[in-house]
Amino acid sequence: MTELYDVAAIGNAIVDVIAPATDEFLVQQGMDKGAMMLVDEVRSAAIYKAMAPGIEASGGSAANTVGGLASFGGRGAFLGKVADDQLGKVFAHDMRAIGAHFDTPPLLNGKATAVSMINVTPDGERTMSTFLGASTEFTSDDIDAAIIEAAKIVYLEGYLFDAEAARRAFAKAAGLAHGAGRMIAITLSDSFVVDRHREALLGFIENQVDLVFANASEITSLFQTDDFDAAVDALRTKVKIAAVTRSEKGSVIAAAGQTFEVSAFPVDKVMDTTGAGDQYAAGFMYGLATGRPLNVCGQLGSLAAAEVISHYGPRPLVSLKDLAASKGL
Ligand SMILES: OC[C@H]1O[C@H](O)[C@H](O)[C@@H]1O
Repeated sequence: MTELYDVAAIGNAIVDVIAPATDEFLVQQGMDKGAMMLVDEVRSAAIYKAMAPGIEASGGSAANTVGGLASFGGRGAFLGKVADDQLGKVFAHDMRAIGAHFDTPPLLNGKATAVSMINVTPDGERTMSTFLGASTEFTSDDIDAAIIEAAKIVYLEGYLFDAEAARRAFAKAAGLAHGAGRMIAITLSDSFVVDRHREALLGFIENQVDLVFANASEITSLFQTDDFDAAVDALRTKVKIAAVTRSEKGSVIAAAGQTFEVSAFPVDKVMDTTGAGDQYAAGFMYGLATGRPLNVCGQLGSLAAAEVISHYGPRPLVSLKDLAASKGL
């Protein structure tokens, strides 16, 4: 089948509310700094009421990655569930406006579109309180085989492991992708997600996944060790490529007996780390889809991550294609 997309991504379709907050605010609200906590609609509204003025922007981890990919000039598709409400329309508009394919039918007469209340402390760290709403109604029926089979890379968001129906959808997508000879990638998303679903994630990775994205806390949680290098070595035995980010220390890419250490791009001031891992994955997969060597894939990832953390919001504000060209990438 013709490859119509570089990446087809499956994830939670979320709109973000992002505002500055103090560390004291996080303590008062009982939030785990740097984590993603699931909240119900009532709690979400209460957090919103307590937050400082901020911005609203389409988010969702895998959707942000498709946004970054499109900014590099890549061809992306996104599969995820919004409701038939105003935020759902905003999310769908933003996805299509960047040139990505998005046609998962919205949820009718059900829960509202997912929102994530994101509090950003002065050090740039983001703490997310997410009401999943309609996004948990994504099921196997929403897997469009024609899209999955036409993508070079099928990219799955680990956050979806919290929803049983979405996990079955993953399995269906993985079967279709492998049947069509496509690559399967997953992001581990959050160390608490890894903690909740360690065995299921490990099984899925071993049996289905070619490329894993993770950060240091996620990978050490996956293998229940404090030793970063040991965790990378454990992961490399299970997949073709492991791309592990380490904030300002850059990233480590492990593949077939080779290891590349890639530096982070310098940033004057870290404003908001929301979407850093998502944009790293965007750059990395854009590089992979366009045939770049693994270390260059890592550099493209680092560049996109540096851009997104230098401003509020989870998606790039400049053309990543132009930015990469200006750096000779
Ligand atoms: O990775 C950041 C994203 O995770 C959450 O899903 C938020 O929507 C945010 O945009």
